[in-house]
Amino acid sequence: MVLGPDTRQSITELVEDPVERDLSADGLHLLQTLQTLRTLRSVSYLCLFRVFIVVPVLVVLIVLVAIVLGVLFWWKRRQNTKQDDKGKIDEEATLNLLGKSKENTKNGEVSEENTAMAELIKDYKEKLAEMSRQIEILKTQSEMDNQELKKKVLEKNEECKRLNNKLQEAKGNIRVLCRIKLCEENDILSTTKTTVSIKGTEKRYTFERVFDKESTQREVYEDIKELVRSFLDGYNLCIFAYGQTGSGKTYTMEGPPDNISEDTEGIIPRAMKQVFQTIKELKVAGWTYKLRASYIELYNEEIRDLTKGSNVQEKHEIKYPRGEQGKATITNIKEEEVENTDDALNFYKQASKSRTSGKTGRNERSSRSHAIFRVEMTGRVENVEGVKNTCSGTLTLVDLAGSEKLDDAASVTTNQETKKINLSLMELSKVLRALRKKENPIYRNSKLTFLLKNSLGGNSKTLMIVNVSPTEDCKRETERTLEFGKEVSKVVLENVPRKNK
Ligand SMILES: Nc1ncnc2c1ncn2[C@@H]1O[C@H](COP(=O)(O)OP(=O)(O)OP(=O)(O)O)[C@@H](O)[C@H]1O
Repeated sequence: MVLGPDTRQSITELVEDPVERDLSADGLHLLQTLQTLRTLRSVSYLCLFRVFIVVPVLVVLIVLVAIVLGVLFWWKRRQNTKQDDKGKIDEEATLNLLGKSKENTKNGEVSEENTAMAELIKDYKEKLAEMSRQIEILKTQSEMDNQELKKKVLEKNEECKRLNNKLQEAKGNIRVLCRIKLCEENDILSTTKTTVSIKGTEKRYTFERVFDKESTQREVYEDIKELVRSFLDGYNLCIFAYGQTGSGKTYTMEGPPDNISEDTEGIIPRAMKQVFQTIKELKVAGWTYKLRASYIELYNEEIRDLTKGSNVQEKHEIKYPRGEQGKATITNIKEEEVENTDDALNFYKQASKSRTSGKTGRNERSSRSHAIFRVEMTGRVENVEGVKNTCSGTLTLVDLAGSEKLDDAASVTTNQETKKINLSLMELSKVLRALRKKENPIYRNSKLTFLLKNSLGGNSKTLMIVNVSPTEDCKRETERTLEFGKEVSKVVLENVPRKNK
């Protein structure tokens, strides 16, 4: 009960005896004190509630909001940095392609050639996006509009082809990229987007693009997908992986030995997906393509058809229709028509099994053989006015043998077999050196160079990925591989690649 001052006064006035009055006044005073204490207690409960419950909850909420905002800010910055990096990589790659270093461009000014290349890339990408948009429209349009749209898509496609091929020609017909293997051990290499240096030495190697050890399969493929597109435009393409045993050639070309996923698959599955996706798109515009695949192995200077298993002993010869001109054919080779990505990859996987069934084990065997996966293409189209057009091309994807014994010691070894195995790589380097010096290379000295003749010179576009390992124990081979890559990247052919008719 709460007693007001008036109530207290009226109560004391009612008591007549002074002693009792004093006592009741004291009692009332005590009651008042009790009341004050009660009020204080509830106030302190309220304060405690605020200090121990409300304040911590508020603090936690503020911290959570700050974390969320921080994460959002970091993610946004990361996206921006990625875009900036991509821009920088493109710029650096462009400069490298043009044989220039950043330092050479005065005060950071971009030369006219660089601007032209950047515009070419931009133009091509815009046209490609426009073509894809029209294909999407075409897929949903009624028959009435089809002819008109089909014509537009065909025109855009021709424009894209022209621009893409101009772009690829500007990049050069022999391009070299470098990839560092993912390793946790001691790292002897330091890299930028376009250079590799060996730590503790002055040695620095420049390539069109360097993929550091953190690089993903997707990133590597992004850099070559436009080149793959020109295969359907009627060009011969050859992509090969070079490097010592265990440096990641098979990983780059095919993917890891087990559990290949969309993220880890290498160049071969990605190229097949891209080729058949593009075929599907161009079908809407009237193009039809026929593709035939083959898969062989060059082991000990002998050709083996991987589709026939490792026990079949058949003789295979490389033939050229007109002297040494035209498309190389191999006798007794099974070529299978492939109609979609699954067909092509099943064919590839099935044949790969023969490669891995060697009695010496996969690495030992694969390090001593070159695996060559070839896809031959013929395409035809009839435009709305009934005008026909055809094209043909070859896509050659090569996982080369390990390069670690490519030296003089190998040529004097008593092991005849090893000598033969290394011969092809030696000849490959000779051919590339001759091309660099603008001399006439001799292709016939090894089956590898003879078979790849059309992909190394003249009417072709070649991309080599030099694979290196960053560990101390591989230093010597890594250095040699980088030297080899440097030599090759200097190869400039006078012949501009021509489209096959
Ligand atoms: N970038 C990478 N990321 C993850 N694993 C890798 C990478 N590069 C190589 N590896 C792994 O390292 C091992 C050796 O690589 P790989 O078989 O590709 O070498 P190689 O150069 O083809 O050797 P060989 O000449 O003997 O065939 C494999 O287990 C492969 O999965």
